Amino acid sequence: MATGYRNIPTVDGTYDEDEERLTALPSSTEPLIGDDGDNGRKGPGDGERVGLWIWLLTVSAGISGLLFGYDTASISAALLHLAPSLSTPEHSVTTWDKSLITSSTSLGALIGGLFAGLLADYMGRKGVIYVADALFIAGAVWQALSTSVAAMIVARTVVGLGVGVGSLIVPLYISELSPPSHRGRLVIINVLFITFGQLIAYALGIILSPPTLSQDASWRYMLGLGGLPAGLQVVVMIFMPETPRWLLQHSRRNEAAKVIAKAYGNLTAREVDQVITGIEAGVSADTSDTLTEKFKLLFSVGGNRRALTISCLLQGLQQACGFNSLMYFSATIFSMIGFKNPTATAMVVAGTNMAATAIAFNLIDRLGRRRILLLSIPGMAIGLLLCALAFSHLPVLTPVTATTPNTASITNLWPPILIIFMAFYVASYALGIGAIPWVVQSEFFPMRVRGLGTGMATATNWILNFMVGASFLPAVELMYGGAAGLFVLYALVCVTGTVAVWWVYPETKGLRMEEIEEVLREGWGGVGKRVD
Ligand SMILES: O[C@H]1[C@H](O)[C@@H](O)[C@H](O)[C@@H](O)[C@H]1O
Repeated sequence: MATGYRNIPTVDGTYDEDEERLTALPSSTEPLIGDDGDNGRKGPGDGERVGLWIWLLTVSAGISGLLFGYDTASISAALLHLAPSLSTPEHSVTTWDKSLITSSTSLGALIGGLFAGLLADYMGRKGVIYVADALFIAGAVWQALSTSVAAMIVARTVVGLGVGVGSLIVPLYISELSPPSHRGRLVIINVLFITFGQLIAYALGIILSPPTLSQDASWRYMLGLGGLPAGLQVVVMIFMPETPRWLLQHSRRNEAAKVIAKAYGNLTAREVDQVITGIEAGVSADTSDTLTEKFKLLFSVGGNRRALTISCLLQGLQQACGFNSLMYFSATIFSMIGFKNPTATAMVVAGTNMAATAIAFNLIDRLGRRRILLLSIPGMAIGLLLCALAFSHLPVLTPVTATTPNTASITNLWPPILIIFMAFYVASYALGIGAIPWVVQSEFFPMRVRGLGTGMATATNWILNFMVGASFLPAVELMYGGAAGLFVLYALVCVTGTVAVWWVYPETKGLRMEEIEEVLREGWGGVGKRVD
């Protein structure tokens, strides 16, 4: 079947020779889903300009991203101060307690991410954003008032549920409302908010530390403050709409038309109708699929299976490359190698992450996801190997906590060199794999399996996030070569990831979500052979 796009694998599994893959230039005489059939012409909403309203909407939804970033990063500074408050005469807080307090958030996020997808299909995207906010607020208050390790673990799990729900629903919400030409950039705004939240968490970790506040007040404020943006989001979201795709799935065509007219800027009634027809082709009006039927659809239909494989691959790679070991432990690492102010030094990681995500925001819809990924992941491998080299010239790291910093002074050039190499690694990460998996998972799945598929991809992210977070300190201690050995292992993950992405990943720049389904129905869109 003709796909209407250059370089899409044909039925016999061959590809066009052209270097530029899936450039989104219609070339066949067969109209595409959602296209107006006028070949070579852009469809409605594909133009350069989108309404101001869509930016407002993205920023409103992005508050969840801010909370995701804040809540995952604020714990690293809070951990330095909470032990006296949570210890009792019978039980002093141990390193194991601290690990549990940290990783319970990732576990909560795993569960939240899994269920959010299903919930989003039943109660709508907007409703699920409120659920995330309720969890963020409850978790923040609970953390701030906790007086025992057990209470803290439960509170962190509640926050984690919010993080997981928010991490799935916001990219989905934004991508379902965005015109194709801006979808990548708008979803990246949410990632930009995540990295901004992480930067704020690091900064507040420094500002709210003693002597500014007592040790007890310090961590309670750091963690409790997470509730405020969630409250703000509840108010702002009242004025935001449900997504057209969900409205159409629930036979609410008029409302969907109004939302599209607003989100896409100046469209004529005919153009709105064209967009709606395109979306409807991908939306099953049948909302009666049971969970078992959804699972069956997800795994038995080739296109769905490919969407799931690629989304999980990218989400898994985003975490297995070890980035969050830096996000959660860079202060600890810098303290181990003798930096006087490890938390401030660690801001290099959070700052570079945010700055490079801003560059990704500018590049994604211009360069395309595939090309950026194939620059980002090999760049990370190089950065990790350079870091490993630097680690091998530093004293063997012993997992000390940031409360007991290494007092040895820096005697050679390797520590600052390490920071430069780390910044290179972090920039390569944030340019591509740090943001793109969130874009991909929210645009690859057909409507009927979108909730379940994005849920599984999000869960893959959080499982690996948990594994990396939980294994970092023991791995540094036990592995051959310590931190250097571990970074070589992360580099190997990146090399494997580069090959996998090159093999299976199609470019989807500028395609409508329904057109992406079309691409995946035909086969893998990378250079790999067609698989069924
Ligand atoms: O996209 C985000 C972002 O890259 C964050 O900096 C990182 O901590 C998260 O794990 C990731 O999902």
